[in-house]
Amino acid sequence: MSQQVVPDIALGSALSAVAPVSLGMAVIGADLALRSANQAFLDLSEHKGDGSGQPIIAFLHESADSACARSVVEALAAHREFTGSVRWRGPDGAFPAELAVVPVSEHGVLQHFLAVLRPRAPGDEVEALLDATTQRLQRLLDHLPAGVIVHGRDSRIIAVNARAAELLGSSPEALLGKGAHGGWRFLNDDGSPMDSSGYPVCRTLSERRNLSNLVVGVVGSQRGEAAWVLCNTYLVCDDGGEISEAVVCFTDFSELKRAQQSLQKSEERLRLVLQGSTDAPWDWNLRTGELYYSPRWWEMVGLEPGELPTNAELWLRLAHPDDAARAREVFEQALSGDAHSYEVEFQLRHKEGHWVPVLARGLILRDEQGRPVRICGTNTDLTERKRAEQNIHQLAYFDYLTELPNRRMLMDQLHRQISRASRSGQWGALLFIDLDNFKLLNDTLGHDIGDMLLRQVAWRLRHAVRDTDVVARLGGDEFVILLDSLGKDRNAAGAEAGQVASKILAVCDEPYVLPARMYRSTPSIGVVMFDGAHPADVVMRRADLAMYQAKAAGRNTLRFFDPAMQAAIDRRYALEHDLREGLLRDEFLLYCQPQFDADGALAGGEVLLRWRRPDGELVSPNEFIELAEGTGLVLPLGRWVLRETCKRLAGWRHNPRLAQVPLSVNVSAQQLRCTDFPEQVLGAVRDTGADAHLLALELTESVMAENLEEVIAKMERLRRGGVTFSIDDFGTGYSSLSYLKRFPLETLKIDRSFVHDIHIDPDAAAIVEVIITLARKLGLKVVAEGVEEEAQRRFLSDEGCDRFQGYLFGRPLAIDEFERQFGHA
Ligand SMILES: Nc1nc2c(ncn2[C@@H]2O[C@H](COP(=O)(O)OP(=O)(O)OP(=O)(O)O)[C@@H](O)[C@H]2O)c(=O)[nH]1
Repeated sequence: MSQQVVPDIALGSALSAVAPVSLGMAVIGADLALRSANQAFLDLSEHKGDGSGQPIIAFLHESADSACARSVVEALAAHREFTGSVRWRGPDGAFPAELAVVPVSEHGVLQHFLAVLRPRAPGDEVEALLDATTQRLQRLLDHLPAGVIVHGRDSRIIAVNARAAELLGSSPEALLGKGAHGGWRFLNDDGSPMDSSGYPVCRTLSERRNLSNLVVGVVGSQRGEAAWVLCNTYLVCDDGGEISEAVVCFTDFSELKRAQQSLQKSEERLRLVLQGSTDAPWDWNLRTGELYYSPRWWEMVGLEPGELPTNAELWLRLAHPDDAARAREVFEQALSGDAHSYEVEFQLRHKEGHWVPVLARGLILRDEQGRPVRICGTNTDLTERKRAEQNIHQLAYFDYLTELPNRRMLMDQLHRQISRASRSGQWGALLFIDLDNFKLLNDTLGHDIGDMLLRQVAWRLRHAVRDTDVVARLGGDEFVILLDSLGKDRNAAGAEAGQVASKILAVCDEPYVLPARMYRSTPSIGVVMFDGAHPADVVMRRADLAMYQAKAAGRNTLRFFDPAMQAAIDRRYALEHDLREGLLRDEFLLYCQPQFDADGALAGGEVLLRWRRPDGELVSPNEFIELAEGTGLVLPLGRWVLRETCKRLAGWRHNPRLAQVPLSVNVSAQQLRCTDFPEQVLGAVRDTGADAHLLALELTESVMAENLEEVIAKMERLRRGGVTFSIDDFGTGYSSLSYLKRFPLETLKIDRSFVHDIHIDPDAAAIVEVIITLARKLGLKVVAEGVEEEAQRRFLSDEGCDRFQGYLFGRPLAIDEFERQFGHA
């Protein structure tokens, strides 16, 4: 909008030029003080000088006509026009005069008043001068930046300035005499056509009041596009108080209107965009600390706007503990650097307790020094996107039927495990599992039933292995299990893989529940070991080959790709099979090695196990105990040994030579782990009628590494039942002296390795001395095993060892033989 305020000086000189000597003219400021005046105005006034700065009221004769002076001031204070008679303070005293004061506004803002003063002394000369003045005033009005139209009381135009005519698309001459609706149209502020009764002049006349600051669109007769004006009206009344004229003043408002319209449009657009988007805007003024979270922001976390204190800490308070520190760091780094934007993903806690993943994007506004002054941005709810990503991931990497990882995921994992194996030197194994005759099930009972079986197989496989092992479905009836980190020993790793494969064969062999029937299905399994030497596809091909060998071998079996490993596994299986059979067929025998005291009297015996195979070969436990432990066969074997020993003790009760000879039995950590172990032992004692005090259980130091409280509780229970304990192979394993004190022990057995060198190695001798001293201090007896030479016996005897066991005194004997040898006179 053009800024065309007429400067005071210009006005002053204009007034001097246009006014006759006898017609006073002046510009009155918005503060109602005189700003400039012509000579006539000054001459007519009692004030000397230029009178500038004097309030208008100072020129009026108040005492004589105070009401008149008040109404002038009131009208002007209300920015209204005043015309009427006043008493004027002249140099020679008060005189009657006509005063017209017209407000001049710009964009609705009062700039100043124009005042015309005429002494009431009618005469031709004055009238002529007045006409001239009127013309000059008209010219002045024409140059005003505002449009002015004076309507008669019938709304016809009686005066119009050039600017008004221009806005109405006509000429002043053409407009004179026209009515209020002279060929133009007006629009309301909102752009809708204005009803003629709403035209400013019509309204001011009908409502009989002045109107201020109406925004009106003018569509003139010659122009199509509306010009926008800010319109003020005022009414002029005659002496009788009747409306004589209505003056409409207007200034151009088009540019402001255009700016207003475009602002409205962009606000509307922004509002629609935000309404349509799922983003939640926020705005933070860093200078004032004012923070705005949009309603959508609150909605995203399930809260009502303002339900929690609206401060900068709020989002951090709601952020997931795993994300808060990182999100804050991103935010603070962006602020402290010179970034103009940032984005960070984190989760916000919803009122209902779940987490909402959001992407926060912020725009940083900075001042000239680069300091951040404001940040505004949006939070985008990523829930749907994350769900979609999850779905895509699920579809891409998991089997839809069993929800197991699919071939792609398996290959990823296999690549990873192979490279891990090559770094760590640990073996891994891949088990390739294919169901036997699955096609038959599909063909006879249909695909849906086939799917059911596949799901059940998947469940069994998943639960048969550790959580860290990978179980995948390749497709059809093919599954793969990946076993990781099986150790650096190839044979041990192979044995473990073979055990897992055997377990898979066993769990798959259980009947399946299918609609209206039980169903049996078996798999064939190919096993290949990997150590990083071969790529994934080679490993897969080899496992597949091995699986076909398992099929060829009659199905429901496993085959290793590596023939040597297969042979080892076969041997192992054969031994396991024989062991089981051996137990059933009573192929195990008790042997017993005697122990003597320092005087050479029989003091006890250690029960040992032997296995006489069907071919007559006598096998020592060294060859089968590890397998027995690995397969759990150690438990039935251990129970058998205990029971047989107790039987023997009971049988010796009436033999005067053997009745007080205690027997010690080796017990494995696995046996001790059984919750009912004390009951097993005490049950065997009770059932056979043996004297529990003659039964000694030999534990190795490894039991100290077990759940100590539980072990001690079981030992105490047995101790109360009369059973005694000794620690076997003392000094070779995990010895904690403080633990030793807590065990209810009777005897320490010095390991044969120390005894062996006792007479030649001072270190071994020192160890044995310490063990014996220790035992003494703890009130324990000491048994030395592996005593083979007299020098060893002497040393031990000198140190105070209680009992001796070894070839020097006697080899292990079949227990019947032992009985014969020591039970008879
Ligand atoms: N129900 C079901 N069957 C499938 C699916 N995908 C593949 N199959 C079928 O699974 C069967 C796989 O059979 P094979 O492994 O080739 O043959 P088999 O009868 O198991 O015989 P052997 O493996 O030699 O013991 C085929 O009949 C396929 O059509 C599936 O998603 N659902």
